Amino acid sequence: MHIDLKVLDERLREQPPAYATPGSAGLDLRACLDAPLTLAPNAWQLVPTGLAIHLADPGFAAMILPRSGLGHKHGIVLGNLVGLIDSDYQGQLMVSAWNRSDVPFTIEPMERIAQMVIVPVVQASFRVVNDFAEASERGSGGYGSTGRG
Ligand SMILES: O=c1ccn([C@H]2C[C@H](O)[C@@H](COP(=O)(O)OP(=O)(O)OP(=O)(O)O)O2)c(=O)[nH]1
Ligand SMILES: [Mg+2]
Repeated sequence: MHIDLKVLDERLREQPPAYATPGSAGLDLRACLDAPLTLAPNAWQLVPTGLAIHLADPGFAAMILPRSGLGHKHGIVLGNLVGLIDSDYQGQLMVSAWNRSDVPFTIEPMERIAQMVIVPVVQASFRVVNDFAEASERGSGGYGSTGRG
């Protein structure tokens, strides 16, 4: 699949977005900062990525996810937990970097801070009904109704 991409930060011309391995699902996003950014414990800040994409097709979206190493070892995750990029969004991709740890963390300029996955999307149309045609086995059971473990 081809996606139109604008490079908004010239530094990315030397480090264009690329899948790290042939099987990678995610494309790492870099922090296009002019200076190191220190996030205090529990602080979060919007970080520019220097990229804009236009998916154009409503059958696709992009999701921004934490990198597992940064998230697990350093507590650097996303202030919105997951970023969802609409197919009609044309602005700069932004990462809400949240330091959920109890020690400061410094993001270096051009460091890979998050990753983006392109995903298929179904835009449903809804038919309003008073009752569902069939009763399912689950019904309205949830929140652990099938037991724990
Ligand atoms: O981590 C993110 C999340 C969103 N976006 C951009 C792309 C997305 O298409 C747009 C709107 O995101 P969303 O719909 O999640 O936010 P909203 O609070 O509902 O804003 P809006 O009213 O503009 O839809 O913001 C990012 O760049 N990074
Ligand atoms: Mg929205």
